[in-house]
Amino acid sequence: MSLQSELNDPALLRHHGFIDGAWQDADDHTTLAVHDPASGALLGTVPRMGTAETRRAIEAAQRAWPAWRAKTAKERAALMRRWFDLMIAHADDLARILTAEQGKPLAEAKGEIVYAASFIEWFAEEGKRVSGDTLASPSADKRPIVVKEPIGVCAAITPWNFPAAMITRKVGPALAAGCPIVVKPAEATPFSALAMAVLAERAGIPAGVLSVVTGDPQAIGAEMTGNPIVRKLSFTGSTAVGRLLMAQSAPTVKKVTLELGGNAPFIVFEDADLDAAVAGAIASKYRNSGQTCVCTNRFYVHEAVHDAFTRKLADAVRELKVGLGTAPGVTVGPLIDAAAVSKVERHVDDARAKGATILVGGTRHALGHGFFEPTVIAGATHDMALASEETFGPLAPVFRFSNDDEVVQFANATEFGLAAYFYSRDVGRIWRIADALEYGMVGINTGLLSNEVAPFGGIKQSGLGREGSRYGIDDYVVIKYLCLAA
Ligand SMILES: NC(=O)c1ccc[n+]([C@@H]2O[C@H](COP(=O)([O-])OP(=O)(O)OC[C@H]3O[C@@H](n4cnc5c(N)ncnc54)[C@H](O)[C@@H]3O)[C@@H](O)[C@H]2O)c1
Ligand SMILES: O=C[C@H](O)CS(=O)(=O)O
Repeated sequence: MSLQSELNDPALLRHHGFIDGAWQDADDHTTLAVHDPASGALLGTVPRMGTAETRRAIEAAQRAWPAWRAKTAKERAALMRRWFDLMIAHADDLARILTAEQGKPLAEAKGEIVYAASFIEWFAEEGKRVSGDTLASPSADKRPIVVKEPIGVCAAITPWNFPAAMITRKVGPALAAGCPIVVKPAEATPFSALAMAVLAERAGIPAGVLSVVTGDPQAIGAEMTGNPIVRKLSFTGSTAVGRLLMAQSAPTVKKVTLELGGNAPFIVFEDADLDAAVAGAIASKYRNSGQTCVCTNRFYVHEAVHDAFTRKLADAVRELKVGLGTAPGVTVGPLIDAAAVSKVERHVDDARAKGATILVGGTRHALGHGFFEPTVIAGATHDMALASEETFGPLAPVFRFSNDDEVVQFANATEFGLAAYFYSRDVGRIWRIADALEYGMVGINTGLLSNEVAPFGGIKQSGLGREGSRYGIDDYVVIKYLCLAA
């Protein structure tokens, strides 16, 4: 059965790019193949677009900008609300498309669609709250006034692990602030972006305000970062690519938001509720098969509770159900591609060679292709690759620690600073550790911290700026100071 035949609304599955309100092939009619990560089966193709198509999308955005910014925030919000309503109404189809191209279990995919839609709903309202100031003048003949204006044409480059939410977390604030935006989704997962564009078009978002360009990342990225019309670039992906895009944006002095890699510690103190900590560990480690930027990468467990926690964690991991994202009850789907599987395997083999003990899993799953067994290892040490590299897979390494100062030093010993987690029921310790951890986001007695109202982002080499929350629109406006002579 084809993917399109499974949809209630088959028109949501598009095999064309969306530029200036028109569904288009690449100029040279070349295409990129999109595969199901669970089986490797061909799902379909999208245009392999490049420089010329991207330039047309940017120029269309420039043409659409005056009318879009001239709408009131309330008028823009009404259109965004219609888009939100359509996303919710079509959530089952959007989730089915997302699972097909990304692999995550349908329940997680549906959750992502609702999460993605929440950014459209949230920023539709936040756009109405963009306001300036009138300042107390230092002189009687001057009246200082501050206004905020849309920054201009924006561009977004997004990853495959959240093919819907990482797009709306950028498109939402851009549109609400009065900015048009050109989006390049990941090659592996373009269909979710295109399906959302179908619904944006139906909602009445004007031509040129939102375009989706699929294809050659380097060519598209070079045009997005090099074209002076683009005033802001928002990127979510690896730190290596983020550095590159930041450098490419420098000659035209673009504002950049970078949501990059992570290396999250998860600390279990001796006073933790161990059952709660295990539940949080499962949520923060095995969501999306470990392929989220805020997934725990290192578990630090106090020596006094190490054996009890590790035993409980191993038991819980054995209960995880690996399989096709469309199969009932599946909680762990495939990794995105063969390279992802090989990286997890390399981390496990390296750890084993350096003395780790495999408690659960440790090998490719019998289902083959993109599947890897949910894995727990004990005896992790800091010379192992998994300690300094983001595994981005279903591998939970457990390290021991003996005191608070030691574990804070361990946790902070990374160039990344995105998310951290810890479990403790001592209120003094909670504040001391929360203050000491060098991360943009800290989960305290929880393994899940992402939502539309909270500022999502990291410090150090995990990125710049924040997405979501009332802070997330700041990077899409610029401040203008008016000095009015009285
Ligand atoms: N901080 C966050 O919010 C967040 C969210 C999701 C993923 N990530 C990070 O992303 C990484 C995994 O995602 P990924 O493999 O898609 O990352 P990636 O950096 O390989 O790709 C991300 C996007 O960048 C594009 N890209 C790659 N090279 C490019 C180039 N030279 N020019 C222009 N575009 C280019 C890709 O096509 C894709 O659309 C992990 O490190 C993860 O931590 C971070
Ligand atoms: O992988 C990155 C996403 O931001 C994950 S989350 O769903 O926002 O936590």
